[in-house]
Amino acid sequence: MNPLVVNRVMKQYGDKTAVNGLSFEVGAGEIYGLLGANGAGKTTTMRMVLGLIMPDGGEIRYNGKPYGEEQLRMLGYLPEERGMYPKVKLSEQIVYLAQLRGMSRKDAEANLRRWLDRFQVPEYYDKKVEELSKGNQQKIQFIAAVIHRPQIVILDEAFSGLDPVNVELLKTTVKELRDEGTSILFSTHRMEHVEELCRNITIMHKSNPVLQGPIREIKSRFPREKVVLSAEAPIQGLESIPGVQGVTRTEQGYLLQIARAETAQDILKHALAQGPIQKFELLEPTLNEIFIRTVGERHE
Ligand SMILES: Nc1ncnc2c1ncn2[C@@H]1O[C@H](COP(=O)(O)OP(=O)(O)OP(=O)(O)O)[C@@H](O)[C@H]1O
Repeated sequence: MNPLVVNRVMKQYGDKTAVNGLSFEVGAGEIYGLLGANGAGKTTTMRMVLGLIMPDGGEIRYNGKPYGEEQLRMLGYLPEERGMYPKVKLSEQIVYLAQLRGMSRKDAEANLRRWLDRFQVPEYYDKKVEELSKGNQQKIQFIAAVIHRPQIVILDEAFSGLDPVNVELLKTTVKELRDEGTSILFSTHRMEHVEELCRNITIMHKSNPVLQGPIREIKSRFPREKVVLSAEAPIQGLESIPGVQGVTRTEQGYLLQIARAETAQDILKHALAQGPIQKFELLEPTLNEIFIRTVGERHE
């Protein structure tokens, strides 16, 4: 049984449907991507999983049980809108939050010190939140989400506002939580992070789940329409190969847009007839392209 099971949940606000029959499961040691354009219903879904709002239909199960006090303790949340008290010492806030989720004061303090060491900012323990930069406040809020060792963690735009070094640091931390068996529900508009971190995803659009499954399998459903080609000498006449829709010169060689995968073989033959090839690859679509295509088509 998976730690988090969302089964056909619905949520209405008046006559507006925010989430319409969404189902997915997050396994132990899995990072699950919840994606969608603005207003698709992601935040509403996360709020239902957190027990902040109740679904109007369907159910959510935590280790097979419905939401209750025990489940509150199992959950950790990094909201997109950060909300810590600027004038209060961050250790006071975080230790308090950890206690609300069932941790003893002593354990919470020790855990917080460990996390601050881990993030190489032990001196923050006694600082007020307003004394930290925005990015560092974000790291602290991340600690607040995981300090009580929740089994299910919900991360909403976890890396926004962070510099590249801190993005790597938090990414590594998220992967470690996964490897320790945490179930992570991960929502973002940054598709490259999803490609790197998530095995399974749901793309929502206007309250409906429109694409679901393992990223590998989703990608295989979309045609490969790009060829990367490089050779020692310039290749003539690529534009005139039937099926080639566009040719772009890049630093490394050529990027060709094709309509059908078979055209790739014709490109290869054409190029080889002119000399040795250094690189030839039929690219699979990126998740970004899949997202734009899926959501974009439905917009129209
Ligand atoms: N409290 C509310 N009252 C009325 N409508 C709401 C409420 N919360 C959300 N909605 C509506 O429900 C729909 C889904 O909103 P939601 O915030 O879940 O989307 P989202 O996918 O998180 O979007 P974003 O990427 O912009 O954060 C939207 O049409 C939104 O206007």
